Amino acid sequence: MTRGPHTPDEPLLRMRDVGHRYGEHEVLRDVGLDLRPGECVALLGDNGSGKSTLLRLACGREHPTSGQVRFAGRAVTEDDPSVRRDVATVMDARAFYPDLTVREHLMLVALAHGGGRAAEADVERVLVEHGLAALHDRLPSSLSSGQAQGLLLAAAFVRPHRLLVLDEPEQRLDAGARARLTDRLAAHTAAGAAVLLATHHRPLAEALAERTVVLADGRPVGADGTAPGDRPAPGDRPAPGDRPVPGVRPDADTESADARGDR
Ligand SMILES: Nc1ncnc2c1ncn2[C@@H]1O[C@H](COP(=O)(O)OP(=O)(O)OP(=O)(O)O)[C@@H](O)[C@H]1O
Repeated sequence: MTRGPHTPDEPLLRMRDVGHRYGEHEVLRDVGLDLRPGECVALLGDNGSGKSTLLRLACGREHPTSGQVRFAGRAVTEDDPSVRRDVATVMDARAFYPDLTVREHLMLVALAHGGGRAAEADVERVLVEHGLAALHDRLPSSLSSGQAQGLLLAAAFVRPHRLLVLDEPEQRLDAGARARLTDRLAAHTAAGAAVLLATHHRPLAEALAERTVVLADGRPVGADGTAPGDRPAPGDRPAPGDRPVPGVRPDADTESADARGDR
């Protein structure tokens, strides 16, 4: 197991020569990806091209059969505490407690991730930001699929994080909810969070991502530098952390992983 200090020179997330197989089926090959605080990288590609697998490797849900994944200066390993502490995810699982309301779900997540006394205010904020205020006392069984997706997204935003990993976050959202999500993600990267997302919605990638990586049969093809559109040049964007946003952990680049320990 490789562990080392997270130097400012090393990206928050670093994937090198990553490959993955399910049995004989090679689903990822030769993937390299760097992600720094305040950056957004979007994965595009056809069904089955390997996007979700790459996201699972990035957040330690699975481990590559070759190559290396590092987060905050240390190799991502089984149940890595830094990954669990600092990476918020919205992936495929849709599990809710049937007897907890929307607000109670968000309080549970905020408190479990150390939200403390700020938890209540944080929950009120994400309820509004994710269009859930009017649904705060509803049970999951009464939510539409888009509203349930909104709750999963709100739960990722309400907990402290340095990296957001989102698998097709736009799914089931209407145009208004997609616009709110785009705004929230832009605010989060401006506040210093990193975002890695897989999407079939190219406008979302173009609105947010510094870089897009296109996967085809598990290989990066045609990865480009900058997403098209009217996005400001990097020099014109606020430096990460210039705009504090509740929930975004300040970048801890200057604090070594060893110094932080496993808290
Ligand atoms: N647990 C698994 N066991 C075996 N094969 C798997 C497993 N998970 C994914 N695969 C296979 O790996 C390949 C990549 O799947 P993955 O879900 O990463 O693609 P994707 O790009 O996210 O697709 P989509 O756009 O449909 O979500 C597919 O061929 C899929 O069938």
